[in-house]
This record gives sequence, C-alpha cells and structure tokens, in this order.
Amino acid sequence: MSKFNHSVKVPTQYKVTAKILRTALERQQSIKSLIFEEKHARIGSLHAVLKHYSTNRGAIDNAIEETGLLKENPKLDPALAKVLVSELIFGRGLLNGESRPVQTVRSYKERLQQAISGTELQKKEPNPRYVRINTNLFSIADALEYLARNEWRRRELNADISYNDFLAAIRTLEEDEFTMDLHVEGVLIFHPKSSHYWACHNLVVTKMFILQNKATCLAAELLAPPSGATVLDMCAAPGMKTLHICNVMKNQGRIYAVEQSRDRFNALCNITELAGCQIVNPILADALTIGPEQCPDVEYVLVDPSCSGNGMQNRISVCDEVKDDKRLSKLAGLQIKILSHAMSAFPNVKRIVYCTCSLWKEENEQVVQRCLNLNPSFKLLNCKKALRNKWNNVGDKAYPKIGKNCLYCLPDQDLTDGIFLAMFEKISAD
Ligand SMILES: C[S@@+](CC[C@H](N)C(=O)[O-])C[C@H]1O[C@@H](n2cnc3c(N)ncnc32)[C@H](O)[C@@H]1O
Repeated sequence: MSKFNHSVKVPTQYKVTAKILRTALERQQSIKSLIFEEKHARIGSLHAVLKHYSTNRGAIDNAIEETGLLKENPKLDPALAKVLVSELIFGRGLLNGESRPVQTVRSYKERLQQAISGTELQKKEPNPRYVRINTNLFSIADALEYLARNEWRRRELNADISYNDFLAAIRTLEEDEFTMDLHVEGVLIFHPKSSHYWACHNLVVTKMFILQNKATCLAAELLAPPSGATVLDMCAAPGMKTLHICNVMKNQGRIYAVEQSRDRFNALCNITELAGCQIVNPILADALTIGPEQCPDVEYVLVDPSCSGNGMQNRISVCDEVKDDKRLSKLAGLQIKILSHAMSAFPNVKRIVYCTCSLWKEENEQVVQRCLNLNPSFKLLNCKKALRNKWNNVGDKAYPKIGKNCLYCLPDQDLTDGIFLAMFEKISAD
C-alpha cells in the first residue's frame, strides 16, 4: 500500500507559483506580469520563491537532475518540483502540509543539499540600495538628522572625489553606513543588506523616502527643468520620474504627465498625490495624440517609453535573455514615433531627455540616430559633460557624433540598473 495519503491537497500557494513558472518556462518570458495577473494569491511569497528559482536556476535544475527526483517520481510535476526545491533549499527551509509532492521533495532534502553544495554557485554581489528623499515632504536636512538620530553613520566623501574612487567607496560601505550620491541631490546610498529594511520602512510607506535606483534618477537630473518651468512627461506611469522632476522643480511650475494605460494611470495619480505633488496634471491618453492645445508652453520633455527592459536588475527571469529582433524592431518603431512627436509637436520645447532601461542599441543609439535625421532642428548635448565628466560608460562610438554624447549605466560597473540616456537641445532659429 502507498505510504502517501492522496487526499491531502498541495497548498494553493505552491500550485499557483508552479502554474506561473510553467507558463513562463513554456513562453520563455520574464514573469513579473504573470505574477501581477494572479490577483488572489499572496504576491509577496510568490515573488520570493520565484526570485530564489531565478537566482539559483542552474544549481536547482542540476540538483533535480543529479538526485533523480523527477526520474524516480514520474508523476511529480516538474514546475512544482522546482518551486518546492527552491523553497526548501533557498527559501524558508521547510514546506507546508503533507501532500504527496511535498513529502516526496522533503525526502530528497539531504541529497538535494549535497548536490547543490557541489555546484559552483556564481553568486553576484547585489548592488547598493538607493533611497531618494522626496523633498516635497521631507527636507534633506531633516532626513539627515533623522538618520543620525537612528544611528546610521554617514560616510562623508570629498567634494572633488573621482568617479572611480566614489564607486570604490560605495562598494565598501558598512552595514550601518550610508553616503550621499555624487550626481543626484537627495539620493542616499546604503549597503545592499539594508534592502529589505528600507522596503518595509514607514518613511517609504508614507512616501517621504522613495526607493528609486540611482540610474533612473539621472533622467530628471539631466533634464534639469528650473522651478516654474512647464514640463511634459510623455510616458509617465507609475510616476517615479514625474515625482523626481517635481522635486527638482521644487514643486513649482507645471508637469503634464501622460499615460495611456488606465491601470497604470491610476497608479500614477495615487503616487503623485500621496507624494505631495502640487504641480502634476495627469492625463490619460496616447502621447501621440497630445499637442500644444492640451499641453501649452511645453519647454522640457521626458520620453521614457516602453522598452524591452533588459537593463532592469530586479527582473525575475527564468530563461536566458535572448535577443528577439522582431520585438525590438516593433518597440523601436514606437520609440521613434514618440520621441519624434516630442521633437516636432511642441513649438516652445528647449530640451528633451530620452531614456530606456534597455541595453540594446536598437532601442538606444539607433532610435537617437533616426530621430536626429527626421528632426534636424535638434542636436545632442553631452551627458557625460553634464555630469562634470564624472562618468565612464558612454554610447557606442561606432555611431559618430551620437555614441560619445549618450550615457549608459551598466549594472556591474556603475552598480545601478542598466539604463541608456540621451539629451537633446533645440537649435535656436537665429
Ligand atoms: C518605462 S514606463 C515609464 C516609467 C515612468 N517614466 C517612471 O519613471 O515611473 C513606460 C510607460 O509608458 C506608457 N506608454 C507607452 N506608450 C505610450 C503612449 N503612446 N502614450 C502614453 N503612454 C505610453 C506605458 O504604458 C508605460 O506605463
């Protein structure tokens, strides 16, 4: 007689997680959107288990193979096995319930651990935790005082420190230390181990602190609209850069924030309201239909369109990132349309920043090249110069007059998300 009680069901949370993983593996896609489709599940724990699988995919697949877990138990669903092994070895270290799959995986625990300890785990050091002060609600002075009161030690860096020395300094931050960013005012840098602490912190929940990767802060830093300016953010949701632009403008002037997806538009409205933005005018529309009638006197434009997103470090990927030329070409077509619209539809525009969280040239240098050809009244400004030359990675010099003026943030070198930025200026008519 079987030692298993077949009437004991696999816990729903494991079943839902396995379903997401199975779909992602079949479709070979990133799984963030699949997680958000699961409206009724506990998203946090789904996310944690899938993240463990994504980070340790090689070791887990290898251990399942080496221990014969699936071969010896042909009725065990492979996706469920991966989920259970991820939770048992890299997650909570235990499994809920007495269902047959759970008991089976549990009985392999020692063998799985042995197989995994023999695998060369290529563990990458995580990047620092960046926390930006939302100066709509909290002054920089008050934030620093709060940190000192709570026994965070500030590592002061020389004002004239080189970029490489700055990177070396943030690599060696202690767990109770922080420092101020070299490029973006109000960005605090903490040890990677503080990530979870800040993610749950009350100052983050109340939007006084914003968890925003430093690389994405460079867009507002380069756009640099003065207080009182009129800005158009063409692809605005969820609103991280809109809020940062609002901080740069000291909450004075006007920001038209356009977003075409209704759900994301709602998130944009919520975030900017909670974060104390008084100058943001959210508009639910396709940016390509927006002109000076709805948004008069626009001087500064941010174009941050949908992109492949392969530079994002918090993606959960269960497959190797393969270049999908058809998808890239479709994305690039839309990116060119939106950037070109920004260049041609607003007569008072002075400066435009274009950015993507992609590291593919098709979405970056090639989009810039095409838009400059279509709109000869614009020229590129040098992003590295705008950062006082304290940067290393620029665009591909194979694109003459383009590459050297653009900027890349590279995860392993700049310790940030992977981001591309280009900054355009209207050539004056006289
Ligand atoms: C990369 S995200 C923007 C992130 C945002 N700037 C931030 O920092 O939080 C791109 C956004 O552009 C929106 N979008 C794409 N095409 C659009 C269009 N034609 N008009 C308006 N919004 C668009 C997408 O729905 C998505 O929310």
